[in-house]
Amino acid sequence: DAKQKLGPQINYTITGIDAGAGIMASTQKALSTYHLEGQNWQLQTSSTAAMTSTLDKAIADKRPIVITGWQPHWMFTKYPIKFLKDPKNVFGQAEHINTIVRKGLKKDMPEAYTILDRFHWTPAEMSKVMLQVNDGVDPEKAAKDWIKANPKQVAKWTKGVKKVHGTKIKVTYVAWDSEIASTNVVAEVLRQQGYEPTIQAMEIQPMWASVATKAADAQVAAWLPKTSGLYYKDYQGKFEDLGPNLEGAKVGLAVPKYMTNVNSIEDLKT
Ligand SMILES: C[SH](C)CC(=O)O
Repeated sequence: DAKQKLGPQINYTITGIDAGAGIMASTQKALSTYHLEGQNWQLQTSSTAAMTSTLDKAIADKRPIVITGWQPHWMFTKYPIKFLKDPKNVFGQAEHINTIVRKGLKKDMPEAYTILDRFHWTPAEMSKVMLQVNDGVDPEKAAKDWIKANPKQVAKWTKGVKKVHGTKIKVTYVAWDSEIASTNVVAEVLRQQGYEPTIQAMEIQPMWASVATKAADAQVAAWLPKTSGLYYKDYQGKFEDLGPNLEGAKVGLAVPKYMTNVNSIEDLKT
């Protein structure tokens, strides 16, 4: 037929990221909710870096590809891609990213607690740091540069907060580009307040466990309500949720804009 079926062109494969990411669970759910499993659609796990380089190659050759996508992320600035409509609302509308701290942090480190509680920025501000890192700038330097360029924003987080002298603090994260940006910015602000921050990247489940067991003090990577929902429930009661540090995020399936006849997850079934 005129438009060759999409499935066979891409081996019925959706190019995903690290297995534990919430977006991967949501995509698995989408495969069954949209009855795509019947057509042996499958979700490939890899990593954010592998996914974006596979996307880069497909776009260079103007080949079809379906990826797990999310905003804020530089992929939407760098590549002409679009989210697929999700009429059955598997991925949810918008996501917010919350700051999660260990129980007792307020008592042990009131200054850090205040800064973490106030930490809040926009997708545009996060994307500035993400793009610098994507252009090869060291994440710590990209964070320093952003802080230097945004003193008013940072003052909102630190106003009236006493400096400390070398208190150690540990922030864990998953090496998604968004969290590399936010974790380095938070760590740098804490450093400028006199803390000695350690940041440690790991998979999503160990990150949630690290705060719940008090091995770490905080994480600013809780994509909610959907993508981290399962971990939030698993560790309920073993952390303190300080609310969103970013709003207006979004997760879903995305394709290059040149795939003009693929605009909804329903269209994958053609
Ligand atoms: C890949 S998104 C940054 C977060 C998530 O899917 O858990």
